Amino acid sequence: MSRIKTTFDHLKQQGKKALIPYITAGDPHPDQTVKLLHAMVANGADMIELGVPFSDPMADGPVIQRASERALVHHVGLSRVLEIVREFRQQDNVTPIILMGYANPVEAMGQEKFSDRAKAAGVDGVLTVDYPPEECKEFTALLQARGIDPIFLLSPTTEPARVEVIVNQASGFVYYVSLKGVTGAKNLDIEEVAQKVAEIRTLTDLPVGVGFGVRDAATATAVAAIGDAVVVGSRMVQAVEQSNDQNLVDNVAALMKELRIAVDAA
Ligand SMILES: O=P(O)(O)OC[C@@H](O)[C@@H](O)c1c[nH]c2ccccc12
Repeated sequence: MSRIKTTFDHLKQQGKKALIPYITAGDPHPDQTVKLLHAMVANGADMIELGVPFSDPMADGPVIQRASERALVHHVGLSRVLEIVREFRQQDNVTPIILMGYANPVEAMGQEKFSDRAKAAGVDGVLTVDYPPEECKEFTALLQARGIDPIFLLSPTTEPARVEVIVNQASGFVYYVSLKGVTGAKNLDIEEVAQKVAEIRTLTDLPVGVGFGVRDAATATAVAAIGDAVVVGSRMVQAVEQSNDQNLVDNVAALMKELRIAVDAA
């Protein structure tokens, strides 16, 4: 069974929702990423969404764009990210890692080679923002043949008919993007999220993760009451950005703890 499914099943038995922090691999420096991943797990992360730095991250707002820039200064590309996952796996064989990235680096490596290397490194899920689900059936098949879950985004404007097509291709969970626009946006409408997630649940039994715009404890609690998982990206990356070498791990750990309490309060 996949680590993602095992994790969701486990949480369900405990009556808990999943907390999924996002950070960009290699930010602020590639030598710090594995340490940050373990610190997030030790302080309440159930799974981790790990971003592959990219020069033109069009789905990302300024905070996560800057994270990519910081990582690219150190030439952190897809191969290095996979090495980071492999290193993380030496001490954690339980926590799912979802790679989040853009199609370009995957294409450059080749879909099949990427799928093999991701599997070997210990990747559990892959979210490729700019592959339209309808056009990446082969890639989806390559991933699933290796037990890696393809994660797809559903947005407020995804029509039910298309939701159905997408969820039938997905495994692990589906990711509901609670806002139009880029990562790091504000003012999420809880009522709208609840309504849309309820609609998605009529079309699939997969767990529904919710992300975009969760930047404080109160929002995390509200979103955890609706979805099966809460994704927090820009707020995590902001904590990285505002830290120095001395307090980086402590600051990220403290934020993680606060979000864990908020999610468990749902
Ligand atoms: O930053 P936010 O608003 O907390 O949203 C999560 C998000 O950052 C993370 O899931 C993510 C980072 N880059 C993405 C690109 C597309 C979809 C999702 C993402």
